[in-house]
Amino acid sequence: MIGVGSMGGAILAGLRDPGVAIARPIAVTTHSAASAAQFAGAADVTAVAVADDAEANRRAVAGAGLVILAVKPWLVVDAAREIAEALDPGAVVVSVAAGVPSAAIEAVLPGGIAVVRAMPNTPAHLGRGMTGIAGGASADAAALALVQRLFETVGQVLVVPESQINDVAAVSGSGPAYLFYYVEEMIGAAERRGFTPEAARQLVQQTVLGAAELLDTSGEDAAQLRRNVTSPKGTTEQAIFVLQDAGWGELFDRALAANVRRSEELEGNSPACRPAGSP
Ligand SMILES: NC(=O)C1=CN([C@@H]2O[C@H](COP(=O)(O)OP(=O)(O)OC[C@H]3O[C@@H](n4cnc5c(N)ncnc54)[C@H](O)[C@@H]3O)[C@@H](O)[C@H]2O)C=CC1
Ligand SMILES: O=C(O)[C@@H]1CCC=N1
Repeated sequence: MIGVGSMGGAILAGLRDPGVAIARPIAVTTHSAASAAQFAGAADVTAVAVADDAEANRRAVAGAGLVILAVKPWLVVDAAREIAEALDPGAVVVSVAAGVPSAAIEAVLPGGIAVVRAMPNTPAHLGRGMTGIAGGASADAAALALVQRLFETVGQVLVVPESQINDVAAVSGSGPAYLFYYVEEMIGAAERRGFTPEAARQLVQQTVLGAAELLDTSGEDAAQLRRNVTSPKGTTEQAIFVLQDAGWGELFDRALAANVRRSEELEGNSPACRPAGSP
């Protein structure tokens, strides 16, 4: 795994579960020595920082059947170019980057290397991830199946055409952030109704966790579970009316469209997409 930040770290945490049947140790690389140091002494992971060893990425992929590129989108093609000659001839390369087409990665790799795009999310950390995967032109069914098996070890997988991967990013890749934002805003609203921050947090978090568990285990869909809470002429109904009047459906359409637009901007690999100060 090249790059172990927020997303790579979540996938790695899921893969490190002893119940996951993969070859170990897992070779990972990081940018800084401090990031690599967190794995010092681990038996199941070998971590080397490119800051310490300029050859770290090339060394890490040598002999690997499966390589995950988990660096920022504007670094992915350079990372692929860097490891190109060190890859095993039959290697499968997975990119989790938003907005980087498989063709851009294939263009810098030797022929015969299969490229698969994956759009996971951070609950992979707990084995509860949702990942969309799409094979590039270079990926045959076996390569796609291998990547599917990989991400199934950290959650569920949906195979989509590459034309839909930006939409997967907008829905489930970024989705945890929308839910966390909802929690933040609900806590703020609860505080403004007079609860202490601690009480507001308890009320909101336990509600979200309990509701998610119901969604997972009750066998009922979200609309029915909502109806179960919403007594006709009761109190919930009044709040739902306010949310409907505010146009939640249309708001989500706009939010997802903005997310996809950003993926499309990243597809241009424009230097303008690189935040100031980032490598
Ligand atoms: N964070 C998320 O929820 C999701 C992120 N992604 C994708 O995952 C990728 C990584 O995103 P994050 O984990 O959020 O970013 P991040 O910045 O947390 O992690 C990237 C890591 O790559 C390391 N790195 C940078 N250059 C490197 C190099 N040359 N060699 C080895 N390691 C290097 C950095 O030190 C950093 O730890 C992005 O392409 C993003 O589009 C996809 C789905 C969800
Ligand atoms: O915000 C991002 O660019 C990444 C892609 C999907 C989730 N996080």
